[in-house]
Amino acid sequence: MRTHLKIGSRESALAVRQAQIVKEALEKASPGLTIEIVTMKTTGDKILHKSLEKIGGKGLFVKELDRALLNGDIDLSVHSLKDMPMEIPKELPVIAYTNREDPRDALILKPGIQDLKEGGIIGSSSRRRSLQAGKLYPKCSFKNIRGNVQTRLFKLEHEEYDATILALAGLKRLGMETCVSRVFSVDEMIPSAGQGILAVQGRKGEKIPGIEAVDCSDSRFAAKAERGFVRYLNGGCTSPVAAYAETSGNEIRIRGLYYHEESGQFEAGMISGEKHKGEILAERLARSLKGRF
Ligand SMILES: NCc1[nH]cc(CCC(=O)O)c1CC(=O)O
Repeated sequence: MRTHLKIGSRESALAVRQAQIVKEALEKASPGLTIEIVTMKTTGDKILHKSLEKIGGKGLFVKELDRALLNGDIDLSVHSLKDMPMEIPKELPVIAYTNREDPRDALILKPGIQDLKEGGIIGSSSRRRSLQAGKLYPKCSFKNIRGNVQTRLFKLEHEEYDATILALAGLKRLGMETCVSRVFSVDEMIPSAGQGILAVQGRKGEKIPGIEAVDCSDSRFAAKAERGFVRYLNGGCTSPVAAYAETSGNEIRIRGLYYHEESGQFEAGMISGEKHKGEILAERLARSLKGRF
């Protein structure tokens, strides 16, 4: 059995913190194992002036790490599940889905501002967020904001934004949740598929000591259902779909949002049933929401 492993991570503070969470859990579960974190700049992190949709989508955040994993430079990689593309290479399976951090989105106001006023500008590059927040703040407008969590908070303070929306999970992991003014319920703002879950990717057939301690079966059920919903709607890169699944005992409850490109409208809905049938249920929900147009 290996006694030293390398975990690959993107360079952002959040990515490194997430890799540390997995490192600590593995080292705790497997005494004698030492883990080193290796950071890498991905194409998605380098190109900040263009929208993700224009430069090729989520794959740009994992490509370099996938290559490092394939050629043995690293042994594992840790990603936010929501940033992972729909197609994951067969040789590099997700071997663990972590216990989910708070999946909700949160509003952060510009320092010094107490309230979002009429005409306020909300920084968000996610159409999933701007569509749903548009219903909550119909008198506000939305302006793109890109970059990692710290960059966005810097831009919020220094550029022409009154507020921004970020995942609570990331802020909590960074110990920054005190900047939050409002947490949206999962009904007000259905999260992005996978939000709050970390995916640990490894090489096919390779055993990682202690990995069972990192894996959470309810996160796995949720991941399958949420990604099943997105896959059915083919919303992988550019379409503002949202999906959130909650398990309780043997049940799963799935919320989903379907965006109709032609009309610019969206429909949200919910379905529940046995958690082993999550993917089928998710597909049924997707089909029924699509059928409303
Ligand atoms: N796209 C960046 C990203 N990817 C995952 C998270 C949050 C952490 C998570 O979902 O586990 C964030 C930041 C954000 O959306 O605010």
